Amino acid sequence: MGYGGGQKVVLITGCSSGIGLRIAVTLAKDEKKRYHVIATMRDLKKKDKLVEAAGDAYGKTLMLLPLDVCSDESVEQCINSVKDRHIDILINNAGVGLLGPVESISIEEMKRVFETNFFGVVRMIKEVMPDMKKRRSGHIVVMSSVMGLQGVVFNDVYTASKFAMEGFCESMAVQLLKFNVRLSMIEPGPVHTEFETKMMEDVAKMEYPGVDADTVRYFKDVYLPSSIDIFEAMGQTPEDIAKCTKKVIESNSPRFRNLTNSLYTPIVALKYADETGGLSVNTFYNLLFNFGPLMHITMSILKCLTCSCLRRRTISPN
Ligand SMILES: NC(=O)C1=CN([C@@H]2O[C@H](COP(=O)(O)OP(=O)(O)OC[C@H]3O[C@@H](n4cnc5c(N)ncnc54)[C@H](OP(=O)(O)O)[C@@H]3O)[C@@H](O)[C@H]2O)C=CC1
Ligand SMILES: CC1=C(/C=C/C(C)=C/C=C/C(C)=C/C=O)C(C)(C)CCC1
Repeated sequence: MGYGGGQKVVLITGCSSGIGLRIAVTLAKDEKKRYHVIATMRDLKKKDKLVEAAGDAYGKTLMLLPLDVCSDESVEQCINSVKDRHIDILINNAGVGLLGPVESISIEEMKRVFETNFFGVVRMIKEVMPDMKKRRSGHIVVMSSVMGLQGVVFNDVYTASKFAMEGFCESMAVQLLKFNVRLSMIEPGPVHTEFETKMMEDVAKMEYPGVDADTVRYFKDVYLPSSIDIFEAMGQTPEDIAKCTKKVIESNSPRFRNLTNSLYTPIVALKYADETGGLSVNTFYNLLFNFGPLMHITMSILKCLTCSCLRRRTISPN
């Protein structure tokens, strides 16, 4: 372990807001002071919210470093400035969303999402993993999403970036286990953070060049209201996700996959219930286009479907 008092060194990406901020604060305020948290963000001018939330822990169990996961140089500099480059737990949280009809999204915008959500994680793991392998110890945690497991209409590119990351991690986990390095993915459903706000702001500015009128209508009048309903009915808080993440890193045998929201379990289960994929495609089609206006009721049915057996398969915050 890298710091005094047997503390574990935890480095977290994307701590200026949302889930990253809350994980940093939760770990820094651990009652037993088991963690030395290195909270990173690409622009330290955004540190105030984190510093305020950390309170007394700031400067004691929590310190700040600049880190842009899209820059090789920034990642290398950041890790080099950690004492002995020693990181026990790496939490890859930084990520960006992208919503809307594919026709209106440029390839450049799509690459930006992959650069952050996929290559950002790969860049971090490449920098930190060799030391963990040498030490035969370490835990890499990745903030994936339910959209890393199941595609969602009009989230095509974001979903693809999380699928890419899941594929990468699923492959890496096997090799890492041989070196006693653990890898875990956290797979939240909707969470109330700036992620949601930023996406809604982007949507408000959207002009839909090259998109036909029907698609624009399905996106604006069918998908968006349903998505807002789903955020309302299923949305978790960043605190929920931070508690789940703490449980995962404190487990003696940390799980590889960690869905955080039991309400989402039946949605993911559809995929495995029918290998042809027809069940999930048709169910999502019906949910959106036939029952969209009845989404409130649909959400209640989904709640009933989430039996206690399925609920046990998620990691609960409590
Ligand atoms: N909210 C949700 O519904 C869900 C979110 N997730 C995932 O959770 C993670 C955190 O998102 P959430 O807290 O909700 O959203 P926020 O938008 O609140 O936080 C995202 C964080 O990532 C940072 N970030 C973005 N690009 C970079 C970069 N290049 N380098 C370093 N940091 C960067 C942002 O920093 P800055 O302020 O500088 O932009 C911000 O701190 C993401 O990976 C997201 O995909 C998963 C499931 C659901
Ligand atoms: C509209 C719609 C859906 C939307 C799901 C949403 C909006 C999920 C959001 C998840 C997020 C924000 C993850 C971030 O990583 C379902 C449930 C698939 C059912 C079919 C109709």
